[in-house]
Amino acid sequence: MTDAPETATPATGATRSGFVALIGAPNAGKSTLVNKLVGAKVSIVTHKVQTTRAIVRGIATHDNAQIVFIDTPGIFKPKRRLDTAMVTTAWGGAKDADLILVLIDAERGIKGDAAAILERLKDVRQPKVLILNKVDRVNPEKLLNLTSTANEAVDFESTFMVSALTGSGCKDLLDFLAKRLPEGPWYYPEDQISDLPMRQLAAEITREKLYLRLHQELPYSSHIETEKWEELPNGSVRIQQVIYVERDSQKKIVLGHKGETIRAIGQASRMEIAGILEQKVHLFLFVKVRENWGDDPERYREMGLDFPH
Ligand SMILES: Nc1nc2c(ncn2[C@@H]2O[C@H](COP(=O)(O)OP(=O)(O)OP(=O)(O)O)[C@@H](O)[C@H]2O)c(=O)[nH]1
Repeated sequence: MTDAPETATPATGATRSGFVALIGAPNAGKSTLVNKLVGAKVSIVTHKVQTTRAIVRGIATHDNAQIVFIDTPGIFKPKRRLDTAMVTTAWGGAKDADLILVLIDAERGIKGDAAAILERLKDVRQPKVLILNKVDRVNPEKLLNLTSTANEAVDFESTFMVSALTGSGCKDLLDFLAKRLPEGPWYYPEDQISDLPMRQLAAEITREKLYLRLHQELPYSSHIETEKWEELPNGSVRIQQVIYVERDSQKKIVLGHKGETIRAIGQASRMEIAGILEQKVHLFLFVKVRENWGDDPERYREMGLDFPH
């Protein structure tokens, strides 16, 4: 399934390393793929689009290579200021990479945002690899058609067909990347899987639970910050987070009847954070109204985005 170029096998002991960016339309499966390749949950995944706001790195060590994944926000046509910041960040992430993986949702095919991405990639000079994802949902004939359409549009050096969900094709992709990256020292210690600070990852996890729970009711007008992180003498950790919403009506939705909704969100988030930390977690969630946070430069900095003027 691959047509990997000939790469010199490194001498015994030589290490390889590099940055690999994932670019794709919202919901193409970028976060799912990074998590699968890294073997742990480093980037939050939901069925809703535009889940990934800032760049999250996952680090995989495979053979003698360290592969640093740059997971970007989905690329789409920006409508609001936050959209513009996310899309700019995504393309910025691609420019810093040694190699770009272009993810296409094979079930959706090449249209809309995916077609626009291929068009824009023509001007990007980094080597590009096509990844057709969600092959568990598509017949082989459609995959071949997509492969040829995409390769006519952009000069891809290889094509992989994977299912980020089942893991099918992922080992081939890792093998390829491990050989493809340049020789060089590793960037991170061997056991590190992400450079996302734990406070931020914990906020992302709560955001995921909020989205999963509230579906359409609270589109993208919420933002979560971890305000306090206190290691307690008994080995547990006390975490305080604030969910910022734009309107009082949204605050009521997040709280739910007698606080039921926020309790459920808190419980799901606490369990997941505790699983990652392997530590007992006390999670305290607060909801605050902060009008127009979407226009506040400070919020963008916290999310690792540049503020678009
Ligand atoms: N059937 C199937 N579903 C998948 C596969 N990969 C991802 N998904 C699903 O597709 C949805 C979107 O996945 P994400 O990983 O959040 O997509 P993303 O590209 O990171 O999305 P954004 O953060 O919005 O840019 C989730 O419901 C995943 O479970 C796959 O290989 N097969």
